[in-house]
Amino acid sequence: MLEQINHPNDIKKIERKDYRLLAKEIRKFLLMNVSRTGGHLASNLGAVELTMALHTVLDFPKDQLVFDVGHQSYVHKILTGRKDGFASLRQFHGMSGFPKPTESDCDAFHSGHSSTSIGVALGLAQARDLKGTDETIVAVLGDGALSGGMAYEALNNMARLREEKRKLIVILNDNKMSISENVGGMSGYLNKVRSKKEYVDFKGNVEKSLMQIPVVGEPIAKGLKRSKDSIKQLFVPGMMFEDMGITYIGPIDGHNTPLLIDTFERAKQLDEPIIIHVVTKKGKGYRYAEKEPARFHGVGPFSVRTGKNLPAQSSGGPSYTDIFADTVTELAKKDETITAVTAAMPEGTGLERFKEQFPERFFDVGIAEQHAIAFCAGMAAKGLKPAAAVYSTFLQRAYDQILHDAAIGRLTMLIGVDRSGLVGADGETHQGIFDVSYLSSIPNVTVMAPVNGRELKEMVTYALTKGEGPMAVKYARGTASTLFEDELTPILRGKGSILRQGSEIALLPLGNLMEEGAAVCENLVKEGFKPTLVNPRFVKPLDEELICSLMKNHRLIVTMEEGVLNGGFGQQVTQILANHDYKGRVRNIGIDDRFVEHGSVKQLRKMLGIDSDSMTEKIKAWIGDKG
Ligand SMILES: Cc1ncc(C[n+]2csc(CCOP(=O)(O)OP(=O)(O)O)c2C)c(N)n1
Ligand SMILES: CC(=O)[C@@H](O)[C@H](O)COP(=O)(O)O
Ligand SMILES: [Mg+2]
Repeated sequence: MLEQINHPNDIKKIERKDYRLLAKEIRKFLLMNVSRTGGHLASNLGAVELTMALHTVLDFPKDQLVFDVGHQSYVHKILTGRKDGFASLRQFHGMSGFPKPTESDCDAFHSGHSSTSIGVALGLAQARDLKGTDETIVAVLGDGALSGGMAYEALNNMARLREEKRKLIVILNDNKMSISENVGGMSGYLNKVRSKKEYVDFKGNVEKSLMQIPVVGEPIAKGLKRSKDSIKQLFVPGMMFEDMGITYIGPIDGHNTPLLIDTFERAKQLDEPIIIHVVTKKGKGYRYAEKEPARFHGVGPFSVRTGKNLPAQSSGGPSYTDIFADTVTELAKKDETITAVTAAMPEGTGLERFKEQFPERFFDVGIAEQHAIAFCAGMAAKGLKPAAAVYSTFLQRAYDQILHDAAIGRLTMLIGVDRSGLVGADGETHQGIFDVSYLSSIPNVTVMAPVNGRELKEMVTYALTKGEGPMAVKYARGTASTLFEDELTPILRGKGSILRQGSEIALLPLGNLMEEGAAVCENLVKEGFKPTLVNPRFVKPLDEELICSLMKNHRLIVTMEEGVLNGGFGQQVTQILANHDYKGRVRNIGIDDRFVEHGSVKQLRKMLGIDSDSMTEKIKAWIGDKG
C-alpha cells in the first residue's frame, strides 16, 4: 500500500477499505526509520490517521496545512513524496525534522516553536481572501500548543471570520500530552470535553442530539428550546470556542479515518472559522511509545524490539542539564525560598527531579515562556528565589518579560538558559545562538557562561546564594565538559580568569566553545606560539580590567563564541579595547548573520568555521609571522 504513495495526493488513490492497512504500514515505516535516525516519534505515531484524512480531503500544494511546532509532520512528509528523505532525517544536508517550504512546496510554512500555527494560518487566510483565491487553509495544533498564549491571541482574532463568512479550519489534536502530561486550565477543560460522548454535529442539530438522550433529553430539549445557547451550554462541548464565535466540532475519534474524512469534507464547505477537536493517542501503535509517550516524544536511535535506546555516543558523564537541575534541587534543601519553574519541559530541563523532592515549590506553567518569567518576577517580588530553566531558543519569546518584568525592578531570579549554542538536529528554529545578543542588551541582567560542569554548579550556587537581579547562566545541550575543572577559582561577579598565561596571542573562548578554544591553544603551541588562554566566565558584566590587561603583551586578541556575532560577546570585548585605544588586532570568531540548519554539532561547527582546526588556521593567518 505505502509503495503506491510517491507523490503528493497519491493517497487519493487508496480505497476506504485500505485505510487501516495504510495506517499500519505508515506506522511501521516510522518505526523502522526513526529507530535508526532518532527523531520525534510518539507525536507522529499519534497523527497518522489525522494526517491521512487531511491529505485525502486537501489538494497539495494548492491547499495549505500549517503544523504547530511541526515535530508531528513526518506523516505529511511521507504522503508528499519524501519517504526517501527519512534515511537522512535531521542529518547534515538531509531532510529536516520540521516543515520547510524550501524542502517542499507542500510545506506551507516553517515551524519549530509552539503555538504559532493559528496566527500564521490566519495570515495565510487573510492573504487568500484579499487576493481572491480559494485554497483551503488548515492549522494543526496539539493540546500542548493550546497552552501557549499566542494560540489565544490568534483564536481571539480568528473569531471575526464568522461575520465575514470566511473559512479557516483549526484541528486541535488532543492527546492529553504536551511533551509530558499536559497541564493547566485548558487541559482540564479538554479533559471534561473529552469525557462527553462522541459528538459530531453542525449548526442546528443540537436538539436532535438532545432528543437522543433517553428520558431526560426530550423534556430538557423542549424546556430549553427557547435558548439554543443554554442547550449548548449544558450539552455541547467546546462552548468556550463557540462563545468566541468559532464553530466547535468534536470531540471525535482521531484514529477513525473515514469519520475524520467526512468531518473535514463537511468543514471545508462552511464559510466560517471552525475548530475540530480530535482525540488521539500519543505513540499509538507502538506499545513502548504508548506506555512512555514522554520518552518517545524526542528519541535517539533505539531498538524497536525492546524499546531501549541504543548506547549513546556521549562520554557518559552528567549533562549540563543534570548539573543545573541537581544543583538547584540541592540548594533548595537548605533554602525554602528557592522555587523551580519550567515551561512544559520538566524532563528536558531536568527539573522533574526538583518536582520529586519539592512538589509544592515546582511549577510547570505549560508552553508559556513569557508567563514563566513574569510568574518568576512575581515570586521574586515577594522574596522568593525562582529558578527557571528554559531552552535558549524558547527563551527568545520572553525577552520583554526579562526586561520589563524582571530587570527594571532588578528582581532576583536565576534563568537556566539550557540548550545554549548549537543544538544540532533540530535546526534553524532551535539553535540557541542568539542568547548573548538578546540578554546582553538588558540592563541589570547578569550573563554567565561556564566552561565545564563544575563551573556551572558554582555559578548556579553563586546566583542562588549571593547574586542579585535577573541572572542568566547559559549551558549547552549534552554532556558537560570536565576541562579545567581542577583549576576552578571562586565565582566573583564580573570576573574572568586566566587559564594559561602567554603573550602575543590572547584567546577568549566563551562557555562551551572552550573545548575548541583549548585545542586551538595547543595547536598554536605546536606552531611555536605561547598564547594566553582566558576563561571570560561573565558576558555581562564583562571583566574590563582583565580585558585591558591583555593589551600590553598581546598583538592579537581573539574572541570565540558559539553564537551570532551581532551583539555578541566578541563585539562587546572589541568595544572595550577600542575605548582603551588598543593598538593590536582584535578578531571575533563566531556565527555570521545567518540561521543554522540541522546537522551534528561537529559538522555545523566545521561549516561555520568555529571548530578548532578552522580557528587555528584563521589565527595563524592573522598573526602572520611566528612567535
Ligand atoms: C515555544 C516553545 N516552547 C517549547 C517547545 C518544546 N516543545 C516541542 S513539542 C512540545 C509539546 C507539544 O505538545 P502538543 O502541542 O500537544 O503536541 P503533541 O506532541 O502532543 O502532538 C513542546 C513543549 C517548543 N517547540 N516551542
Ligand atoms: C520539538 C521540540 O521543540 C522539542 O521536542 C525539542 O526538539 C526538544 O529538544 P531536546 O531534544 O534538546 O530536548
Ligand atoms: Mg499533545
